[in-house]
Amino acid sequence: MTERPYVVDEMISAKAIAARIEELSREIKRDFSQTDKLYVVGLLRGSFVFIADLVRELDLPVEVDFLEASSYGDAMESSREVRILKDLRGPIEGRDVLLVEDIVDTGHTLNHVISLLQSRSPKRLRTIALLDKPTRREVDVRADWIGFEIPDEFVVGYGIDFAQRNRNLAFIGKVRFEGGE
Ligand SMILES: O=P(O)(O)OC[C@H]1O[C@H](OP(=O)(O)OP(=O)(O)O)[C@H](O)[C@@H]1O
Ligand code: HPA
Ligand SMILES: [Mg+2]
Repeated sequence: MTERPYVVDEMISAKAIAARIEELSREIKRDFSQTDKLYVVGLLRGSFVFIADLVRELDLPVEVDFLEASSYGDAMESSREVRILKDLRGPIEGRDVLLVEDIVDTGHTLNHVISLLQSRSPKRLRTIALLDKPTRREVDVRADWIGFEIPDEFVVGYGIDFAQRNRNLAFIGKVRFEGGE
């Protein structure tokens, strides 16, 4: 594949992300204050940075597990086919579960994973997404907690990739092709 050159323009700073995670963590702690243990599920790969920062702000007993789903591959468009590449290690029946997602775009990934987890009868399933692009939605799904609503821009950084690159940026940026679209 020939790569078109692009630049990344900062959209949300590392500082703004950290401040928002502190706020969201306070709400989550309040909501799950009665839990004996919160089973925190990160959706790989995109959520690996977000979940790492989030769990360190959640001063609750937590267990961390991961599920890997993929629908974009190296493209900028969803294939609309969500593949589960790695399942959870443990059962979630009767447990308090928090699903952690990096971004909700068309909604296919979150919708698919919520159905999968609900079919396993958790006591309570809540979802958090750092970013939400509501104008792109193709299926009716919404996370219980959202960090930032963003416009229809392809974003990278803070765990999120374009063709597997830029996951290691500390901020969220938008992709801009040099010489225009
Ligand atoms: O709402 P949607 O249109 O389904 O898009 C959101 C999903 O797409 C990305 O995952 P991707 O398939 O790129 O896998 P990755 O997390 O490994 O990058 C992102 O991390 C979300 O999981
Ligand atoms: O804006 C995005 N960037 C990277 N991956 C994505 N997957 C869905 N939306 C996006
Ligand atoms: Mg991706």
